[in-house]
Amino acid sequence: MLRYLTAGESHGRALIATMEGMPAHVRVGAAEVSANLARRRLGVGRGARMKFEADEVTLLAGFRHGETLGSPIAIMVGNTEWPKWERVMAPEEVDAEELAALARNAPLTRPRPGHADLAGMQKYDFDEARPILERASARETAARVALGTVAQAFLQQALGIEVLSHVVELGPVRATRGDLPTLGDLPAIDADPVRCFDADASVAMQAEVEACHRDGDTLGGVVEVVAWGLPPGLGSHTQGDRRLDARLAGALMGIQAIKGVELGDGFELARRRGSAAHDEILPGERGIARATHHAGGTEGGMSTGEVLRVRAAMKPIATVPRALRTVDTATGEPAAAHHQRSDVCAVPAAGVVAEAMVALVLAEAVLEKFGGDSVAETRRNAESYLADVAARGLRIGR
Ligand SMILES: Cc1cc2nc3c(=O)[nH]c(=O)nc-3n(C[C@H](O)[C@H](O)[C@H](O)COP(=O)(O)O)c2cc1C
Ligand SMILES: C=C(O[C@@H]1CC(C(=O)O)=C[C@@H](OP(=O)(O)O)[C@H]1O)C(=O)O
Repeated sequence: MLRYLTAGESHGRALIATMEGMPAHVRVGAAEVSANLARRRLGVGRGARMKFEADEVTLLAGFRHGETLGSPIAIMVGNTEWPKWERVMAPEEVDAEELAALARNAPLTRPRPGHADLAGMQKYDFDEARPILERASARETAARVALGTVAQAFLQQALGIEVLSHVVELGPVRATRGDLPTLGDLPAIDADPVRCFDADASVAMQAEVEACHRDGDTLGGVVEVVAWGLPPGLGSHTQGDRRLDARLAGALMGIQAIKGVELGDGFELARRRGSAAHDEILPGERGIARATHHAGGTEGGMSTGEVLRVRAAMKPIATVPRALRTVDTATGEPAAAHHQRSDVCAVPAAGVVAEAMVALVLAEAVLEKFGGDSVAETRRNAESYLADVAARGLRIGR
């Protein structure tokens, strides 16, 4: 069983990510984790914080000589801005007078519509939003991307599975390019200012971010995660919570600001007739093939062996510079929601986080199906299963 947790506040000393159940001999190190974290900072529309702050990666446990040990993993992502926040976020008690004199510690009593501020103050018995937003913040996704890097390395080394993401919609602009990107396209996607695979759409998306910035507004969008090389049979039809599609949806919905998830053609399938919605099964030259790819790589809650395609919709950033109406909870009077510098659009970054979440779900499903305490054992078990599927005349192949 693969289990993981994160801890840490947005302006705290560090984020911590722990994971248990990752097999031994996954070749991955701090350099790969740092490189993936750098990808999470990409994209136009990110706030100033992404430029002046750095993610300091320390592999605390579970690694030796560039490989995982099979023991619990602990990764620390240090916050280089900590010295500025040391008093505001100090774990120990701080003198009330000192705190009151700190501008950074001004009570946040004008909760932002669309953020966790108000519901969190109600639920956790706080009179201001700082203790809530510190953990609600998507800074936490750095810890998940750190773990996702290990999961991605495992999937690639054990089964040759490759997981990548790109932005397919940003505000009203849609990418129309029909072909799916492969891992070879990832450098170009990451080099694009909005992480879009469609060059024409990218130009329009960038213009939309700039216009939004000028207008003091924020933007959302849709990211797509693509996974190549899945074997058939990950997940199961036998219980709702074992379905791979349900687990992917839950993991993606667990990302801050994600409000919709669709597998394959998703909502569009509901508007079609069955004859135009399903992927007909045909004899291919090397095995069983599909005429189309509407399902997105799962049927009956199991991977089909076709490419996995899952989309996540991100709402616009809640901290709108042209501040939205709220109530000052200290006075009960109408007010403008509090605003500090913030992202205008974080859809390109959300794609990198979505990639990590999909990799974690797939790694868990692979270990459930094939087991293995080492990468080689997982690989052997998967190869034996695939050989058996082929021997029964059920191999996937075009
Ligand atoms: C990568 C990423 C960056 C984000 N940056 C911001 C931001 O700068 N300002 C903001 O208000 N919300 C930002 N969000 C969204 C909030 O974290 C999110 O809306 C908030 O936690 C409330 O959760 P909910 O939107 O799921 O209800 C970001 C989300 C992601 C995934
Ligand atoms: C720090 C990150 O994103 C933050 C996510 C976030 C939010 O509300 O989600 C708000 C902003 O931070 P602040 O709390 O300083 O306004 C973003 O910069 C990060 O992604 O590393």
